[in-house]
Formats: sequence, structure tokens, C-alpha cells
Amino acid sequence: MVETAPAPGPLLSVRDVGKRYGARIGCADVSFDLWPGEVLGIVGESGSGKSTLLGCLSGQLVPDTGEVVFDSRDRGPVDTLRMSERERRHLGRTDWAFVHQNPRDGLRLGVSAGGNVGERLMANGARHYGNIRATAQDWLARVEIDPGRIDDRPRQFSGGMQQRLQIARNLVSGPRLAFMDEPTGGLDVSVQARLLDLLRGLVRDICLSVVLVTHDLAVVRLLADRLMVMKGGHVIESGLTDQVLDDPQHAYTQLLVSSVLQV
Ligand SMILES: Nc1ncnc2c1ncn2[C@@H]1O[C@H](COP(=O)(O)OP(=O)(O)OP(=O)(O)O)[C@@H](O)[C@H]1O
Repeated sequence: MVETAPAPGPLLSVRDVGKRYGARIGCADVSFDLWPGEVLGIVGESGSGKSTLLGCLSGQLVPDTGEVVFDSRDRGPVDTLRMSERERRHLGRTDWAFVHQNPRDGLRLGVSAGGNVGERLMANGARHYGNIRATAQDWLARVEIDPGRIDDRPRQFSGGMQQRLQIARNLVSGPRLAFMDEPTGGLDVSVQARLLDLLRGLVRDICLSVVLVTHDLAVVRLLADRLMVMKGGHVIESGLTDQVLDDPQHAYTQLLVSSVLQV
């Protein structure tokens, strides 16, 4: 008899996640599976619950209800809401990455570019200075920063360069899942386009899964395989990105799409 390997399960499995702020709904009844290498976009107007959901998924907020199971490299599926702070920190520097909208929230401003990238390698046990520096240089080049600027501080970089440095710092250790909160927000349009192209290439190269929050439909069109549309804390429509954007079913999604087309 030929033995076949078990089919891989979802990387992230989210069931009935909900969070309230007093009487106000942050997000409610959110369920989805995220598969290895898949990019899931979460869109919706301001206050629709995107950041609350991202916080609940990434361990920055504690949801009131639900379950978030992540298929970790070390231990297989783990319930991330019930793990210890220490275990969550370990995930945060190995399997997970978080790209903030403002690169200053995700970088150490007092440390050189090379230090910012190398730090995550050292947190994972790398000790050989020459190797760490060579890997940092390689990653600076991958995010289109001149490796000759390895000793510059983030403050000496432009906003777009800082964002690319934050991406290098996050991806250097080969995470499997990245949470991204408006990664191109706050940048001007031509810088955004280049960053999106770069991100798309990197995500494919390292088979990264991404949960991407944005209010920008052009960003999800380019990056996301699948889309969830949120309103009032609830997911009101989901599906393949092109399907949802080209043939929106919910009146709110239709409005969202048509308001962009009119711009
Ligand atoms: N710390 C908080 N305390 C009280 N209410 C909050 C808090 N954070 C969010 N909310 C409320 O929860 C709801 C969802 O907010 P959330 O920030 O998740 O939306 P969002 O879609 O990320 O918005 P934006 O695009 O403006 O960041 C809103 O009604 C908001 O007022």
C-alpha cells in the first residue's frame, strides 16, 4: 500500500472571534481559514473593526470570544489565545511578523539599519558577527536599500526606505505569517507602487502568508488572493479578490467599489 502524506491544514484557523469595548462592538463572529502562502486582505471603512480584528489575531488584543489556532513550525497547531506570554513572544520572533503602518513603530531608531535587521537573527540564536552582517546586507539589497548604508540609522532614511527596512527586519528570520496594518499608508503614490511591487515579489519568494488590513482597494487588488469586507465589526462579504471587486454582492461593497471607481 502506498502511504500518502497527510494533506496540510490551514496555517491559521479563526473561529467566532469577537471583541467589545463596553457596549460597542469592535468585531464580532469572525471566522476564516488562511492557507500557506495565501494573502488575505481585510477592507472596510474607518471604524469597521479591521484593527481590532488584526489585534485579536496577532495577540495584541484579547478577544472576548473565539479561537485562533496557528500551525507552528515547532509544535504544530497551537491555540494562540491560550498560550503563555513567553510562547507568544517566541512566535513573534520566529513564525510571525508584524509590519506597522508607521515604520517608526516597528524599527529601533537608535540602532543602525544592519542592527535592526540583525537583531531578529540574534534573537533566534545567530552569533557569528560576519554571517549576521552578510545576511543583513543581503536583505537590505533585497528590499532595494544600498547595502553600503548598513551603518546608517533609520532616521537618515526616507519614509519609503524606512518602511522597506521594517519589512527586511521582519522577514529576515523567515516567518510564515505576517500581519500588516496599512503597510503602504502614509507614503506618496509612486513610492507606494514600488513598495507594493516589492512586497508582492517577497511574499511569493518566501511563500509568506499575510493578513493585510487596508482601506485601499488598489492595495488589495495587487496583493490579496482573498478579501473580507467588514462593516460595523462584522464580515459582510468575502471571496476571491477579483470576484469580490468585480462583482460585489453586498450593497455596502458595491458602494465601496463604486466610490473608488469615481475617484
Ligand atoms: N480602545 C478602544 N476603546 C473603545 N472603542 C474602541 C477602541 N478601539 C476601537 N474602538 C471601537 O471599535 C470599533 C472598531 O474600531 P477599529 O479601530 O477596529 O476600526 P478600523 O476599521 O481599524 O478603523 P480605522 O480604519 O479608522 O483604523 C469602532 O467603533 C471604534 O470606535
